Formats: sequence, structure tokens, C-alpha cells
Amino acid sequence: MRPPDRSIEQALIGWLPRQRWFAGKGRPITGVRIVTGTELTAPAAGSAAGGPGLRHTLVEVSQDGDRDIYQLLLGFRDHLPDRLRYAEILASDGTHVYDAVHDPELTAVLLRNIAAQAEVHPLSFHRVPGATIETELTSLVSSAEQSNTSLVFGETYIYKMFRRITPGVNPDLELNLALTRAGSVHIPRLHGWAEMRLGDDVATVGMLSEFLRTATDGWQLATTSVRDLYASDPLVPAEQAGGDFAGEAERLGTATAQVHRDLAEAFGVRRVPPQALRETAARMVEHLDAACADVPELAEYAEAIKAAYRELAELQRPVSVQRIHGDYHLGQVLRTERGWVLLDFEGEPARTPAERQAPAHPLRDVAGMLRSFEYAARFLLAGHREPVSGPREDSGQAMLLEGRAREWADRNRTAFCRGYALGGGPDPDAHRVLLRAFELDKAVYEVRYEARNRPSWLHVPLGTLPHLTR
Ligand SMILES: Nc1ncnc2c1ncn2[C@@H]1O[C@H](COP(=O)(O)OP(=O)(O)O)[C@@H](O)[C@H]1O
Ligand SMILES: O=P(O)(O)O[C@H]1O[C@H](CO)[C@@H](O[C@H]2O[C@H](CO)[C@@H](O)[C@H](O)[C@H]2O)[C@H](O)[C@H]1O
Repeated sequence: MRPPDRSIEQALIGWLPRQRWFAGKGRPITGVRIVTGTELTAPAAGSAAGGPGLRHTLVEVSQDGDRDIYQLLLGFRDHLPDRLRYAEILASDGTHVYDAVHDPELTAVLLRNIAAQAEVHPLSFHRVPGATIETELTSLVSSAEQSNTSLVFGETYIYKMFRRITPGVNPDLELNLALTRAGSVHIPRLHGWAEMRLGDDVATVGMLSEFLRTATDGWQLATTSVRDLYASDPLVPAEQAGGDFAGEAERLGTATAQVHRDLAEAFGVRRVPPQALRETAARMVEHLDAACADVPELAEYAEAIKAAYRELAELQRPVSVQRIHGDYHLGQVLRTERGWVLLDFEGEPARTPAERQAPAHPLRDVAGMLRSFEYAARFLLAGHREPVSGPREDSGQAMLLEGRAREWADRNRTAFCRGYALGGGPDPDAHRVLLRAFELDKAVYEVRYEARNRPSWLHVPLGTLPHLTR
């Protein structure tokens, strides 16, 4: 017999904070309520009766007066095989309740439903016109560090199951659909999606795309290049050291500009008066104040950061805004045989849905990627922080590597901006005040993000601030 909902809700209070994708870490959960439960198991032909059950579930999680909705796939079995033990959430009344994303026997229904454009009220599954979907593939949970959960089917598809559900079309799907219609080569091919009714609205719950099997992500490529530079003879300049990334950085800049152009064509461009920049600067000050309250180490840079925001507020020119990526960094781009491909148009996970969808200046994305170059250059310095106060030769080594990090970040920054301008984007060199303010705002976001999610990384964005606030 299946345990009652209230036992499952109780078990989820302990289980949710342990999940990588759970956005509310560090804040006590005061309640979990199952909002919807939809039976999804449609046993494949030939499978045994009485097999495992799958229930698509939305839960409302209360924390500090906030209520967020999360999506779960709950599996139910009388006997839980050893291979699924680690996914168990609760065992009660002879039934095991577990995280069914790890059970390919159950997740197969997602592919079948998308292929069939099934309606399983309140869920509905959609296939992109012209797509044919192979339904006999089995899934594995992607091992990528993610805010959501992705299932890789065979080596063919990737189904991104959005974890935090908000009413409306998810911007990731919205922008992927628009770029698909524009014929962009800079996104994975979109095959389908799943959505559900949520009150009076519809909410996107999943997206099925081409899995780019042979791709390497930008972070991996960039940090390999940084490693090569650190290991090379200090007298050899970056362009001559092995694994130089500048060519890739330039091509990435061009691909970024092309995606911005397609988004501008699909969603339009709006001219906003100088007043809008004053409002943007005021919001940046709010972000900064909130971040300083959370992370006291930020306070020593606050004055210099505010000075940069004042310069932004004083700009007397209108600017053009449009839909952009919104959370652009090296982990969101894949180097493939057909060039750079962009992923994850959801915007920053910590922002509200309205903020994520608001048109913004495209240099915000450029700033995001430039910050990522700083991260890639500096994160390997972690192991070299101690020696700074150690013996003199170690401290000399640390300074040398700091210099190498600067060289790498500057070189790739220049290359990316060149590629971006060549691709038709607004020239970053001609908008220095704007770009600097965006970089600082992103750095502030990152300090807060790391403090909350990966405290051992906090030194990375903090370590970039002396240079950025000079
Ligand atoms: N189409 C794809 N092909 C290959 N790998 C992918 C694809 N989509 C995503 N990935 C991998 O999964 C990771 C997380 O994807 P992403 O969409 O950014 O998820 P999240 O929003 O949950 O962080 C990416 O960094 C990439 O390594
Ligand atoms: O990829 P997500 O949408 O989950 O974005 C969040 O997590 C990112 C880290 O996984 C975080 O990115 C920061 O760390 C990256 C290195 O891991 C670095 O390349 C980025 O420049 C840096 O911002 C991102 O900010 C956050 O929203």
C-alpha cells in the first residue's frame, strides 16, 4: 500500500535540502505540501503487471514565509532493487518511495509521451513539428553540476526536468523555440517539451533537446588552457604556450553576437531613455547592499562599486534593450563540431521570473562571460593561497601565478570582445561604463551565490574584486 501524502511530505523535509538542485539551502523548511500528483506510468507493451509506479508530483515548500513549487518524479515499488537504494526517500507500509529520475524503467514514459503528444491532465506533452522521436532509449541522470535535473536518453536526447516551477513559459523553452524558428545553429536542436496547467496558467516542466555527445563545455576547455599556461615556462607569453584559448574566445564572442541578433529579430529591441539607466543603477545598489549584509567581506569594496554605479546613473544616453541569455558563463556553452552552442536560457536562478524575462542590454551577457574568464583564470589559484604567507619562494610562485591568471583573463577578454564586435554586437570598448557596471553587478551576485551554494568557492569572486574596483 502506498504511504499517505503526509508521510511523504514529512520525509521530503529531510530529503530536499540534500539535493543539488534545491534552491532553498541554508534556510529551514517549515512545511512541504503535495500540490499535484499525476499518475504517469503507462507500462510499455510486454512489461509485467504490478510493476513500479510513477507519480509526477509538484510540492510546495515553505521557508521564511516564501513558498516555492518544486517538481519531483516519485517512484513506488514493493521491492527496491539495490541499484536504486540510494534514491530512496521513504519506506512505509511495505512500499518504497524513491526519486524516480534514477529509474530508466519509469522515465521512458517521458519520451513516449512526447513522441505521442500525450495529454495526461494536467500535464501535456509536445513534439516540435517535424521531429521524430526514438522511444526505446534508456536514461541516465546527467552528472553535470546543475540547478535542474537532466536525463540523457541513449546518446541522443537530453530531457531537462525543471525543478523550480513558476507559472508561465520557462524562458529556456521560450528562447530555444524562437531560436529554433530562426534556424540558429548555436543551440541544440529542440525536439519537444512538457507543460502543465497551474491555476489559470500553463507552466513548462521539461524540455527535450538533441544531446551533443561529442561536445566539450567551455569551462573545461578554458580551465585546461589555464592549466597549460600555469605549467609553461614563465618567459613564454600566453599566445605561445600550449592550449591557447583566444581563438575559441573570439569565435565564442561572434556566436554570442549572432544569438543576440536572432533574439533581437525574434522579440524586438526597445530604446529606453537615460532614466532607465538610473533605475538600473539603483537596483544594482540594492543588490550590493543586500549582498554586503550577507557577506561582510564584500563591504571593503562597496564604495568603489557604488562609484561605478554612479557613473552608470550619470550616463546621458538612451540605450537599446532586448531579450538576452541572462546567466551567461563558460558552463553554459559547448564547443561542438558545428561551433559554439549556447545552453540554459533560464536566467539567473536567484532572480524572480519577471527579472529573468525583462529585456536587458546585451552587454550584460558579455559581462557574464568576461566574469567567467576571471573565474577560470583564478579558481586554480585556490591551492596557492596558503603559500602567500609561507616561505619566500612559495610566495614568489603565488605572485607569478597571479600574473599568469591576469594575462590569461585579459587576453581572452580582448579576443571575446573582438569576436563579439565582429559578429555585429555593440562594441564593448565603446560602452566601458556600462560594461564595468554589469561586471560589478555580476561579481556581487556571484559573491552571494558562492556564499550560499559553494562557500569553498567564495574566494574566487572575492579575489577578482581588487582588480575590478581599481
Ligand atoms: N544538449 C546538450 N548536450 C550535451 N550536454 C548538455 C546539453 N545540455 C546540457 N548539457 C550539459 O548539462 C549541463 C547543465 O545544463 P543546463 O541546461 O545549464 O542545466 P541547469 O540549468 O540545470 O544548470 C551543461 O553545462 C552541459 O554540460
Ligand atoms: O549554471 P547555473 O544556471 O546553475 O548558474 C549558477 O551556477 C553557476 C555555477 O555552476 C554560477 O557560475 C559561476 O561559477 C562558474 C564556474 O563554476 C563561472 O564560470 C561563472 O562565471 C560564475 O558566475 C552562476 O553564476 C549561477 O547563476
